[in-house]
Amino acid sequence: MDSAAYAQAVETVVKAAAAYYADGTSPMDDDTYDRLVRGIAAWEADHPDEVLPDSPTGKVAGGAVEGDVPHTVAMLSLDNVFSPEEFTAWTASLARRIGRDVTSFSVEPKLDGLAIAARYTRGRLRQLITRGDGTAGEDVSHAIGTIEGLPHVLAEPVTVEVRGEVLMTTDQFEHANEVRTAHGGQPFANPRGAAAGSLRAKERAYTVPMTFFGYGMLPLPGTETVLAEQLGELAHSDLMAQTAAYGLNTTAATAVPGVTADTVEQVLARVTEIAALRAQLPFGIDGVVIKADLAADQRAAGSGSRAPRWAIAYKLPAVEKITRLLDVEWNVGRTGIIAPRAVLEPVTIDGATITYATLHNPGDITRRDLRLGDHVMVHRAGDVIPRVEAPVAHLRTGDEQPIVFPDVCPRCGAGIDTSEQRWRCENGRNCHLVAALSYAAGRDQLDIEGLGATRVIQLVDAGLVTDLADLFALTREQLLGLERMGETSTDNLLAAINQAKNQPLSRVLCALGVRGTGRSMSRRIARHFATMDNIRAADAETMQQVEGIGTEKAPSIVAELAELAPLIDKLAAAGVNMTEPGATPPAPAESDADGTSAPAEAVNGPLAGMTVVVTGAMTGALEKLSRNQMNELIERAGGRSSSSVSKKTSLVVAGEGAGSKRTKAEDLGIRLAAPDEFATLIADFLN
Ligand SMILES: NC(=O)c1ccc[n+]([C@@H]2O[C@H](COP(=O)([O-])OP(=O)(O)OC[C@H]3O[C@@H](n4cnc5c(N)ncnc54)[C@H](O)[C@@H]3O)[C@@H](O)[C@H]2O)c1
Ligand SMILES: [Zn+2]
Repeated sequence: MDSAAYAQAVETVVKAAAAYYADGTSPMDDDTYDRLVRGIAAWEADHPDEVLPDSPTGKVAGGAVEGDVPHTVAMLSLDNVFSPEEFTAWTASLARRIGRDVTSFSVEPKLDGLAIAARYTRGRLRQLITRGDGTAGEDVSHAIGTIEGLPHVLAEPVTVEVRGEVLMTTDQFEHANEVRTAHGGQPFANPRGAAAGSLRAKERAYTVPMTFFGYGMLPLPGTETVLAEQLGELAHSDLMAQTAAYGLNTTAATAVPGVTADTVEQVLARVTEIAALRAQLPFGIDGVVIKADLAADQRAAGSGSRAPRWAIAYKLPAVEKITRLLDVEWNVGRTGIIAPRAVLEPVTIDGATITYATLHNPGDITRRDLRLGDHVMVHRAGDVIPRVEAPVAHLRTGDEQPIVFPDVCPRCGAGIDTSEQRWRCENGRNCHLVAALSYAAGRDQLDIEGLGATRVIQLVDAGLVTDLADLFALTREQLLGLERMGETSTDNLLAAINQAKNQPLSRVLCALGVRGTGRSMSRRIARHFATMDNIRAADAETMQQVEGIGTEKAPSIVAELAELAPLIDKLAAAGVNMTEPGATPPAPAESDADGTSAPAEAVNGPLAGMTVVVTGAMTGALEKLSRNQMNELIERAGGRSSSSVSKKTSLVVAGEGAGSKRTKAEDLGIRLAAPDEFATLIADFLN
C-alpha cells in the first residue's frame, strides 16, 4: 500500500461503514471490510505521521456515524482477538493493568445486529437510541412496538437504561424480505443489514418484527439511589439475571446462554461450544464476547475511547461473503423433488471454496427477488450446505436477468407438481427410472426408435419395466396391452429393441449413465478395455490409464460400475453385446517396484513423470479452477495428480490456507510451488 492507496482505502471504508450503519447497504461483506481496515491500521503503524483525520481506526463505527442524543455513559465498540493465544495474552495484559488475575469471566455470544439503548422511566419504555458515534446516538423510538423482547412495560416500575442488540432472526429476515419485495421494495442482503435498515426507517407502509437481546443495564438520571448503587455493584452475570427478571429478553433464553467461567481454559472451552452451535442458531453471531464479570474488575480496568478494556470480542470466522449468482441449476432428487441450486462465482468462506449453494425452493427465489447476475450474500457455517441468503440488491446494474423456472421435469420431461412449496416431478420416485431409460434409449446410446419419454412413462407406469434390462424381456402381448399401441408400432418397437442388443460396448456403457462417462469418455473406456469384463475388472488405478480419467473420477466410476453389476449381468444374459468392435484389450499394466502403474500414454509436457498434489486455495491464473480442473490440468501437462502427499510425490502446489499436506511435504523434503509459480510452469496448458 502506498499513501494514495491508503487514502483511497480510508475513503472506501468510511463510505462502507456509513452505509452499513445507516441502512445496511454496504457494498462489502464484513470480511472484506475487516481486511481493508487491517490494511489501513498496518499502514498507519508504519506511517504514524501520515494518519488521515478521517481514518476509521480507533473510532466507534469507524467514525462514520453521528448522533444527537447524548449517551449518559459512552456506548463503545469492542476490541477483537482471533485465537486462544491472543485471548490468553489479552487476559494477561488485563491482569497487569488491574494488578490481579481476573477470576470470573462472563462468556456470551456476540450477537450480530446493532447496539441499542432502551430507556425506561418508572417501568415504561420511553426512548430508543442507536449507538451513533459512541457519545451520542440517534433517536429511533418510532421502532418501539416492532422489537420483540423489549416490552413496553417492565415487571417492576424501575427507571433504567437497558443496552443490547437488535437483530433479525432467520425467520424474521425471511419475513422482512417477503413483505418488502411484496411492497415493491428491494430485498435486504442479510439479517444484520435488514435490522439496520428497518430500525432507522420511518413511516413505512409495513412493519417488520425484530428481536432484542439485552447485555447491559445502567442507571439513568432519574434512577432511585438504591437501585443506581446496586446496578453499579452487580457482577455482569447478576445484572443479566436482573435484566431477565424485569421481563427483557437475554441470551439466557437461547441455546447459547451467557455463562460464567473461572479460568482461561473454561472460557476457551465455552468459545468452542458456542462456535459448534453457531450453524444451528436461529440468529447470527459473529463471535463470543468475554467480559470481566465483577464490577470491581471492570472499574479497575476502565475504558479507552473506542472500547472498554474489561471486555473483548473473540471473533469467529466470517460465514458470509458476497459473490455473483452465475446460473441456477434444477436438480431432481431421489424422490422427484426438483430443487434449484445456485452456481456461484467461486468464493472462499472460512477456508472452503464455494461454487454451489442451495436456493431451497422456487418460492424462495421469488420471495427474495433473485436474478441471474445478481451479487448475492452467501452463507456457510460449519458443515451445513451453503445457502444464498439474499441478493445484494443495491449493487444491481440493471443487466440482471430473471431466473427461468422449468415447466417440465428437467430430468425425465414429465409435468411438474407445483402445488407444494417444493416442486416435484409428476413421476415422483419413478422420475429417475424414466429419465435413465429415456437416456439409454436415446440416439447416442442404444438408439431405440419409438421409445420416447412418453412411451417410457407408459411402460414404467404399467410396471412392465423396473430397469434397463427389462426392456429386452418385453413381450408382444405386453406391448399390445398398452394404450395407443397398435400391431405395427409394437412390432417396430420390438425390432428396435432387438437391434439395440448389437450396439457396440461404448454405447452400452454410455447407456448405463455412469457419472463422468458421457459419449466420448465411454468410447475411450470401451476402446481402452475392449470388453465389459475388462472394464469391470479394472480398479481405480487401472481406470486412470484411460486418458482424461484422473484421481477423482476413477474411484467413482469403479464404484458405480460395481453397483451396477447386477444390471450389467442381467443385460448380458439378455443377449446385449459387451464388446467393442475393433478394440484390443490392453497389455498388462507395467508396474514399478512399489506398485504405481505408469501413465498409459508416454506424454511429454512440463510435468512428465511427476506426481503432483494440490492443496490450499489457488490464486492468480488458477483461481477459478476447481480441484478436479486442477487435476485435469496436471494430467494434460503430462503429470499424475494425487490427493495425498507421500514419498512418491514430486511436487506440491500449495496455496493460501494449505495445512497438513504442506507440512508433510516439508517434512519429506518435497518440492513446493506457489500457485503463481506453478501457473508459469504449466502456462502452455492453461486453456
Ligand atoms: N460490511 C461493512 O461494510 C461494514 C462496515 C462497518 C462495520 N462492519 C462490521 O462491523 C464490525 C465493527 O462493528 P462494531 O463497531 O459494531 O463492533 P463489533 O460488532 O465488532 O463489536 C461491538 C458490538 O458488539 C455488539 N455485541 C454483540 N453481542 C454483545 C455482547 N454480548 N456484549 C456486548 N456487546 C455485544 C454490540 O453491538 C457492540 O457495539 C466490523 O468488524 C465489521 O465486520 C462492516
Ligand atoms: Zn422427472
